[in-house]
Amino acid sequence: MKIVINQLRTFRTAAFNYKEISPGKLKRKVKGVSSHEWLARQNSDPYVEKAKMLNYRCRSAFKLIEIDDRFKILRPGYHVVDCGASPGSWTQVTVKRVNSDASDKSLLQGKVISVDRQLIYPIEGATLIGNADFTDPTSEQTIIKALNGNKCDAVISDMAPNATGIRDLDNENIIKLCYMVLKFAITNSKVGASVLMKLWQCGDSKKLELDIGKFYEKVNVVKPKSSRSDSTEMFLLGREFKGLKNS
Ligand SMILES: C[S@@+](CC[C@H](N)C(=O)[O-])C[C@H]1O[C@@H](n2cnc3c(N)ncnc32)[C@H](O)[C@@H]1O
Repeated sequence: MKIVINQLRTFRTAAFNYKEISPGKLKRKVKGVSSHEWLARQNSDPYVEKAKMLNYRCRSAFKLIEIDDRFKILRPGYHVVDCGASPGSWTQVTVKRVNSDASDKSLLQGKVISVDRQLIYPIEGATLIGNADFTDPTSEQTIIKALNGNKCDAVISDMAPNATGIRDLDNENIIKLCYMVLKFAITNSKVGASVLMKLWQCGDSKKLELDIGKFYEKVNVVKPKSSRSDSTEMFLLGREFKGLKNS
């Protein structure tokens, strides 16, 4: 128990000290991807086309679909918190998977609570908390209120801080977000639950993986096919939450 309290204390320090470091404070200029390159890549990307055809708000949907097809973290009846949900494709996928059949209310219905610091346009079947920064303690209270006394079966995060183009800085910012997600998940999940978070491969990703392993029986590093191969994006998935008493 003492170990758990110390671990939580560390998370709290990392989490509450969270401040995205502003690129404006740094003198170094960084070259980004040009809008031309971005457009060319979008136009030749089969997942962009497929997302349009299936009415997903963006191609990210396929990353969650691939991960869930493999690990089954979303099931009918589940309570799921989706962090960094805008524009909403993960929420669209999750709503479908936690509700056995939306037209038959007698069947198992889950609950999806989606948070983003941007606006999220309505998605039927989801509780949307837009214009809410996940790192703000009041957002956590709003999510807990929306959970209505229930604990989560899965906490999923595709959150990414605004990229500065300075790799070390971006990595530091996303790792801090991941620790906030982990802290939220371990304090608000049922035993047996999962946590999924996006990050960019960096020096600290191994430490985060080991920290997730202190609370979850199984940890996987996942790189879905739909995640661009030229990106360092990866996902850490913790399954079978041990519960705080057993960590
Ligand atoms: C890659 S997008 C998510 C895409 C989403 N999963 C989907 O499928 O539509 C990352 C999102 O994280 C959000 N985000 C980043 N930092 C955040 C924070 N501190 N609190 C809430 N949302 C945040 C951004 O506003 C952005 O909408």
